[in-house]
Amino acid sequence: MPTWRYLLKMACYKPGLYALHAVLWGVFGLTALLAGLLTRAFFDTLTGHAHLPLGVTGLVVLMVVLAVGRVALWLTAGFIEILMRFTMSGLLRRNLLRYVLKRPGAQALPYSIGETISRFRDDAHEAEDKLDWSDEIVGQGLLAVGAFLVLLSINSLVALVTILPLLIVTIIARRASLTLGRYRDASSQASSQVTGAIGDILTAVQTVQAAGAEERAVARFRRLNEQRRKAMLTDRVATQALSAITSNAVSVGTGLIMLLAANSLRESSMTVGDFALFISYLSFIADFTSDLGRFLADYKQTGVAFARMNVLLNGASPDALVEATPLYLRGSLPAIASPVHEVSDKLALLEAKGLTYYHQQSRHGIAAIDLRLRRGSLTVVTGRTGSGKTTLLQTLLGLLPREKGEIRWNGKIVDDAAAFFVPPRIAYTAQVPRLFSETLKQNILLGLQENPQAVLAAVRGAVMEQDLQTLEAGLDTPVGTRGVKLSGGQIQRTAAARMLVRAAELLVIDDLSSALDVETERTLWEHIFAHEDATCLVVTHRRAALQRADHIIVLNDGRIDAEGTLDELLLSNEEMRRLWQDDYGNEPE
Ligand SMILES: Nc1ncnc2c1ncn2[C@@H]1O[C@H](COP(=O)(O)OP(=O)(O)OP(=O)(O)O)[C@@H](O)[C@H]1O
Repeated sequence: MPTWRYLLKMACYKPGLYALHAVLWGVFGLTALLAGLLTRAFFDTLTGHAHLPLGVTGLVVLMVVLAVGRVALWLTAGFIEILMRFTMSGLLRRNLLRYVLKRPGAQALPYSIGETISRFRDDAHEAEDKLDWSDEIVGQGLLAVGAFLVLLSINSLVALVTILPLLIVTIIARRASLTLGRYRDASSQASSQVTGAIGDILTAVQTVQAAGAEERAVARFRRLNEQRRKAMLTDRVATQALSAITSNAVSVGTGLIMLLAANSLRESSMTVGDFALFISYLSFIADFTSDLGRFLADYKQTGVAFARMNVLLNGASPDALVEATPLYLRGSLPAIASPVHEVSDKLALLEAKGLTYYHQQSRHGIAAIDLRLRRGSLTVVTGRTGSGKTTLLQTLLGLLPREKGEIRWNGKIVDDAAAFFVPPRIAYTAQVPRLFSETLKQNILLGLQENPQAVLAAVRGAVMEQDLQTLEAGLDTPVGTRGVKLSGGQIQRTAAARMLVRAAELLVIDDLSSALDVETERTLWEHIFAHEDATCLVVTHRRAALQRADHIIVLNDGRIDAEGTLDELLLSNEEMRRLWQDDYGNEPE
């Protein structure tokens, strides 16, 4: 989609605001032209070339009134401009966030976290900037043409000769715009790499320390900073050089006016007022030409910014970026509806046939997996590391986009698994749970309406009661960034409580065992299966769960190697026997 269409669609989001912005700045420009005419009248009255009824005093009063009016107009237009800028970049950022949240959750973002933030911040700002300029440049252009026509009517020769340097500069600026765009692109890339590196280093301080890689991390950071310094310097020098050429063109123009006007002044074909008007309008026209040059140079860059933001839309049409969406900038936000249990949500049977997904980078994954989960059953998925257990859960839940396969909930086909498999139908605990830097309770509720009894029941279910006593403020203890104040086991049990509080029809659990001791995990399973209706799909290698399982699926290299009960599999399947003996042999039965 061409850049102008993005800008047009942004303007159409709030056409009234955009039009008001255009009118206010247009009128502001017009007052600059009026000021020029008043200056001309002032000097002509002083030199006796004009005889206005207002007189010099009247003109001075008028100029003061105009100046005050301009200040008021500038403040009003500035306020509207800020409002419009926030609204327009807010629209882009909201749509970006919507699509980032819509993408299959287990698929990595196309940029690092730091770079993604830079797309949200810098690219949305770039687009906002260009929209702000788009109407101003048109208004400025119309007024500049008007100003030029006035100058032509006074003295066409002087007008044409003085405008010449500006035209030459405009052509140079147009030519330079491609090169400037390249420099700007390089400096923006270099900045986002630095932001990305800061994000990476800050989120992996422990890893960097443990690997003794501080020096190398700092050296890489220095290298990226040096690249950024060079790119920024080139960009700034080129931009400033162009701006110097443009502003000097005004001085050259003024010099030409002085040379040419001297004769006309002597011959009285030009008045001192005309001369003052020429000087005033010339800078007005020059401002327009230099702004136009910058606008054209930046326009290319804005296209690059839109293209980069598009990458975050995960294949959605480019229109999605500028789609009209409510922003709620004023007043309270709409209430978030709590999930409601519908009769159709009640699980009787969940079936999946032929589930297939291969990770893009490695081409590893799962193929042709069939599942049947009945109400009240425990299904365990097991297999050696890398056999595809996590990929299977994520593909079923729509966190990865399945390439083939069909899913049915109570016989009805599920098209959009990601939208369908949410509470109260399912609740999921990932292998590596994520906590936010909020209190323990907020991490468990994650936006759900508070129900103290349900929270306590979930905490008990997740075997966390004892832990609460050791935390300084119990459930109200802030857990720190990503839960750093909790142990690995506490983080996993918090995630389990988060799942349990949602009272979902189906619990999907990916390997809770890595940070839980055998006894704690055994108690956790007992709590979960105390509800006879509990339906669970669990990835685990723990005997406590395998022995309770109604059905076990053994995965090998992304395919089902065998399935059945533990006894059947121990008799018939070599892989199960190997896993049971080799991997689980150290645990108490
Ligand atoms: N994001 C990814 N990109 C590319 N390949 C991946 C990705 N995630 C997993 N894989 C590959 O897909 C295969 C299955 O991985 P998966 O995480 O599903 O295995 P798993 O059985 O859950 O392993 P574990 O028991 O170690 O958790 C592995 O070969 C793995 O290397």
